[in-house]
Amino acid sequence: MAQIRSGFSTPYVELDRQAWAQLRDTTPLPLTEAELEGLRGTTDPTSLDDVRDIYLPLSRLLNLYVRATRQRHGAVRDFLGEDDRPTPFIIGVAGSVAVGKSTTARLLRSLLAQWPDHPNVELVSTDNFLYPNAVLEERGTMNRKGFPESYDRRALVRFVSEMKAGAARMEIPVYSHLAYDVVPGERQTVHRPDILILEGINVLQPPLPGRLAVADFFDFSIYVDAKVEHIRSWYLDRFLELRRTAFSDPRSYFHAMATTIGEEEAIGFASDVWRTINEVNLVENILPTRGRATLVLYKGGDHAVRRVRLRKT
Ligand SMILES: Nc1ncnc2c1ncn2[C@@H]1O[C@H](COP(=O)(O)OP(=O)(O)O)[C@@H](O)[C@H]1O
Ligand SMILES: CC(C)(COP(=O)(O)O)[C@@H](O)C(=O)NCCC(=O)O
Repeated sequence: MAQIRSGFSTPYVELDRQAWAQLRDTTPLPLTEAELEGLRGTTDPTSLDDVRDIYLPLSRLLNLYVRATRQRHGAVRDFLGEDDRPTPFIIGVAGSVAVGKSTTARLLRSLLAQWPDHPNVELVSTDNFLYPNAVLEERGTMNRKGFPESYDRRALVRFVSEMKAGAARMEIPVYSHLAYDVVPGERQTVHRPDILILEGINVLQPPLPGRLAVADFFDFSIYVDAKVEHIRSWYLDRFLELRRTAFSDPRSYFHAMATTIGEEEAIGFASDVWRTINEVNLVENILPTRGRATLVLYKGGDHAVRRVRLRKT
């Protein structure tokens, strides 16, 4: 089977894994198993087969997009009589908590940096723009972390628009999953890359009336999708794995989960966090943005991508 057909005209094409994999053409596989191991998130089983079948065609498509976008920018500069000024190609990576966005984003970073025409690829997560816990607590919204209003959207849009305008370097805050909070006083410097990947659950949110949203500056966007019940089980598996690893660090916000709290109670806690925060956010805010993505990766219960939907025009 190749293209999955529907009965009416559509600007989208949906391909099964096999048909998509063929679009890799001659793109080489520049990753070893050991390098892939360093890019995979906790409990994410993405394999070299997945890299070959899914991410190499995507890397090839993105390379074509970058070249075409540069040509278009050149045309506008010629029209304005302006000098050449580099501006990053911006890719958004959206999807639920625990769906595997960060693995997708890190893999793309590594593969895209192999192309000689765009070797500098920066990756930024929107969690750096979450309000600190103290602010969320003061507003009574600690249980809304990850919802659109929990981010400093003005600062996020300013960052992306200045990068798009060609800013040579920008400083942004730093979020720590270990501390479960923004790190006071710490800053990350982002130098102007050839490609900027912005990864976060809400990057495809439409703008508030009269405002801009980060997605207004994207040249390409990817939504990582899977059934809610699969993502829930990935979230719980990861929580239990983190309980065995990261949470045993005394600096971890969830340290008690690895010490005084038993496994059954920890599972109950994680299930509640999923049901009352992450699933609500997925259904109310994240899933409704899927239709806005240039490309959707549909994962099966084993994390492997089964189908790809691409917006053609
Ligand atoms: N409480 C936590 N402690 C340590 N690391 C975490 C915690 N929660 C999430 N992470 C890590 O943060 C990264 C981003 O997670 P998340 O936002 O859920 O997105 P995704 O699973 O789609 O990449 C993942 O690599 C995950 O392993
Ligand atoms: C930090 C997150 C909101 C993800 O943010 P993102 O990187 O997508 O901007 C998420 O990992 C999170 O902590 N959610 C809150 C509920 C929970 O503890 O899972």
